[in-house]
Amino acid sequence: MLATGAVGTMQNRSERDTFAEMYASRLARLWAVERGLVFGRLDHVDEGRLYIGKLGMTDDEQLRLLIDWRAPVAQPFYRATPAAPMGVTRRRHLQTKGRAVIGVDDDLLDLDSLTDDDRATLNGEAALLAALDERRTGRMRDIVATIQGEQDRVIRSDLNGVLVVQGGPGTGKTVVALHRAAYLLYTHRERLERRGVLILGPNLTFLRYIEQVLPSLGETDVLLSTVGELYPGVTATARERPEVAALKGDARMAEVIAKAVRDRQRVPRKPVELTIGRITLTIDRSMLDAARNKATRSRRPHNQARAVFVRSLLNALARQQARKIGKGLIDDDELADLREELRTEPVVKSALNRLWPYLTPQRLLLGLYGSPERLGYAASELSPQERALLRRDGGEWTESDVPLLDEAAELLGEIDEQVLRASAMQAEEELAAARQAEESEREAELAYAREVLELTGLSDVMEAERLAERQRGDGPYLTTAERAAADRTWAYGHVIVDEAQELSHMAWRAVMRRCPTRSMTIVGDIAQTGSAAGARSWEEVLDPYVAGRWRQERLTVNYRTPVELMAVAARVLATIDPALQAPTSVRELGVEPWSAPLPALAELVKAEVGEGGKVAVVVPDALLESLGAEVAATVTGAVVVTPGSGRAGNPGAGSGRTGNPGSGAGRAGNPGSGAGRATARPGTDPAGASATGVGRAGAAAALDAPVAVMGVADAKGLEFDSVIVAEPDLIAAQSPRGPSDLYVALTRATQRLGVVHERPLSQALRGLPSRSPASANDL
Ligand SMILES: Nc1ncnc2c1ncn2[C@@H]1O[C@H](COP(=O)(O)OP(=O)(O)OP(=O)(O)O)[C@@H](O)[C@H]1O
Repeated sequence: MLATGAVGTMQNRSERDTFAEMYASRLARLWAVERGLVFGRLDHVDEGRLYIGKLGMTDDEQLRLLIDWRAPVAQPFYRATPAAPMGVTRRRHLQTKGRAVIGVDDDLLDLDSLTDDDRATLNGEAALLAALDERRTGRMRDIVATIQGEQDRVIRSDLNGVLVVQGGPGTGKTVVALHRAAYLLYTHRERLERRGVLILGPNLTFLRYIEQVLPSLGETDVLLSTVGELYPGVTATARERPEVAALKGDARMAEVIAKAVRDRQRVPRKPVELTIGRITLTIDRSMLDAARNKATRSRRPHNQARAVFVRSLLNALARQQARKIGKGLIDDDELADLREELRTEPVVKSALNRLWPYLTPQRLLLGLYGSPERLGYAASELSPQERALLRRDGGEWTESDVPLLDEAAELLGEIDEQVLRASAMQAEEELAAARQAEESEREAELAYAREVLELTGLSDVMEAERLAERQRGDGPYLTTAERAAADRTWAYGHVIVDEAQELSHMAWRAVMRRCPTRSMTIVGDIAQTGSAAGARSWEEVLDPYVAGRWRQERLTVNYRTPVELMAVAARVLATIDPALQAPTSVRELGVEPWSAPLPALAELVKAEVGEGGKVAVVVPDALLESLGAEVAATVTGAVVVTPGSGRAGNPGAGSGRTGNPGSGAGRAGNPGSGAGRATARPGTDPAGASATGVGRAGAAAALDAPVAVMGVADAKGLEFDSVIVAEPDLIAAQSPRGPSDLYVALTRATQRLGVVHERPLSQALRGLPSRSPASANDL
């Protein structure tokens, strides 16, 4: 199709594009499910055999070969138990490598037909345990073959309403949330394909870690983002102190922003005099009050209400002018003429701009941070110390600025570029005319596209709107996710928030705005809250929006951390709150966590790399640079993750750029096919990344490296074969939620855990067997 090139009539070309798009996305789906395509078999009492796989497939005669794991008939594969066999006699797990079956593992569910021999050899968990023991690759994998009953309930839970999934570390919250996205897209394709699904994660490294799960499930139209990327056109790159971030996330900031907008609509104390030619007009308080009240009563956002304000004020000025030139009463036409003349007068224009300026969210916020007077008015409810925390002159945006920009954008409304550019007199008219022209052009294109689709018989595989959009030729073909990413006001069909405990009040407001239907999955663990602005309970988070109308599921089994490691983490959890329950680990490996002196760190890391698998060194923020440099200088390939942005650099090699900027271009998926489409924000494209390596390419370096050194915030949600935690007590002391941070750090390993320290260890960690680099290989 592509080799044909852009030849022929418009119709030929659009047919070619449509077919090419259809084949490319089919091919991408097939590539993505190649690994582990078939993984299960169900033997039914009366329906015979069904094979379960990542996709549904039929042969040329339309005979069913493979059932999609999300189809209702596949449900017994995850839910059937000997007590409730759901008509199934046997469930078989198939393990494959490439296209060869390398293992078979049976559950016999019809207990009555079991012989004693069968009972002795029954091992239904073998497939799960084999999956859990696999070495980590630095990327999350799908778990369709081994989804457990409690997880299946979450995955298939109803689309509507807010579902909270609370579970300890390693209980599969993230992986389950991603499978839920795939399930929902499969089951409610119509609704979700149009509106899209948004998945929010805690940082770019995490997004990079999970982005392959959905394409490997055959789903390609989901937007992955962090809160810091939610506002199109703004990249949050700067860091700020935790107390500043906490304040910016505080619910009181909503009123601060609202007052900051009102501040820009304030009536000056003294009348404003305007000299035009030989006459002087006066804008007095009553005229201003009347114009402002009219604008406020219009209930439009600031930038749109400006038109009401301006018109009212110009009318009053026109009447005053008529009086001054001795015209007395004037009719409507004369009034309109005078008004439009006044509108173009430079003194009038500049007065209007001072009295009710057009404002962008960026200008409003920087104006607020930059002026003690403005802060004094807008943040009068905050203490002087708090106001001082907000003071700043210019500078880069931080992650906690993003929800504030979003809040401001909501109150200000959009300013059309054209309005700003066009002359004040013609702006509105020009805009209206342009809109009309655009609309009729669009309609013509749409009609043409419908015709083409009908002629080619493709109307069921491609929407006319999409085709019309492509034909307009004003940019590349955009998927739902890509269009949503560029549009701040996009309303998603479903929103999934992972590590949701970290979101501030203001971030929740921005998220809720993007999901007016409140069809959401909120995934997290209150015990892991690290951010000072984060959640203390799900009630506190959700009651302002959906009081009494949200449901909760709990995940209780830890599939990541072995029993021996979890015992240590559980002691730390008890220091946070003795009432909190650690999840139960399913694996026991017989490898005890160890402790060692801090100066041995680099040698121990080397020893761990020798053991194989991915190694992470989790360090207190204050020691990131020094310990990172130390490890990078000793261990080849070690990468240090710079907080906040998912940036990764290699100080040892003197280069900040370690990713592969050419890969993926913001689209995740099978690199072989190049057509996967779990979309990343345009701003974070590796291709668009700056020379410092910001973005997912940088984040990828941390995941692909044999060793990554990072703070807790960047380790959130990730896992590694081996983890070394440096100065655990400093991590616990680094913020008010420090003990939760330590709990997170201790629960990242799937196999081995060690702590290195110079400071004395707290009670919870005391007594770990000590290890020296020399004895590394003996352990
Ligand atoms: N049913 C399953 N089959 C195979 N692997 C599973 C299953 N459930 C979870 N896992 C694995 O357990 C690990 C932990 O899962 P995940 O990261 O989703 O946990 P989490 O609850 O989000 O953890 P945290 O809160 O610590 O971020 C992952 O490697 C995941 O693939």
